[in-house]
Amino acid sequence: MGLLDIFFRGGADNAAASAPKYTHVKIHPQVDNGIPAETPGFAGGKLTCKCKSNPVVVQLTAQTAHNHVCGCTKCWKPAGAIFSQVAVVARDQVKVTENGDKLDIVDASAAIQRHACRECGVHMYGRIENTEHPFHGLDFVHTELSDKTGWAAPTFAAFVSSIIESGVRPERMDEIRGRLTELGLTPYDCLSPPLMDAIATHIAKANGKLS
Ligand SMILES: N[C@@H](CCC(=O)N[C@@H](CSCO)C(=O)NCC(=O)O)C(=O)O
Ligand SMILES: [Zn+2]
Ligand SMILES: [Zn+2]
Repeated sequence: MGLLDIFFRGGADNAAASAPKYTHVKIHPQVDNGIPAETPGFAGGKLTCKCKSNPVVVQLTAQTAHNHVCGCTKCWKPAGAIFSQVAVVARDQVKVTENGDKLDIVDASAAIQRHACRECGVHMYGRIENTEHPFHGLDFVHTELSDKTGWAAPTFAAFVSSIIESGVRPERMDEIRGRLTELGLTPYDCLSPPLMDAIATHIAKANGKLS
């Protein structure tokens, strides 16, 4: 075997090693066929619920941040998806502009009060009213409810083990974490390290351990 053969064999092996292995595993419609790129300077848009008539409309006047797929049982997921996709935006950039009378709070005792359309069930925004909460001031939103592209792309997967609480079989977790990793959505069983650090810093400042 000549040097060229070894070179080309190596190339083939490398290609095989990087070929996606878990494309049959579905995570969420916004990521399953490739993650749409975000647009620099993107400044928001309208989120619309799924009602055919009189939909609830929420206007966001800023780009979102910390977009992620979330496996928790509380975040709204489109039919058939095992993860939600959820991001944050400053609460003063969120305005209900149409049919807000159709919104109900899903669970008033939760830290994130999710305002959902009572007809179609879609969560239009999740708000934290507790001023002591580390994420007070941020609303949780699902930008897939917009017909625009350019929103912040998801960058990690949160609360992955929690999908089991919704009935996903534990034996599937390796392939699901494999697919998330392939998509560049590093799987965590809580939030991402920067968000967990932000929570811990907030707590340490509140209890006087950090200034
Ligand atoms: N195992 C639980 C986890 C629920 C949970 O703690 N969810 C997180 C993330 S939601 C967006 O990323 C959270 O902060 N929840 C606060 C709240 O929902 O009020 C489960 O799956 O239910
Ligand atoms: Zn609706
Ligand atoms: Zn969640």
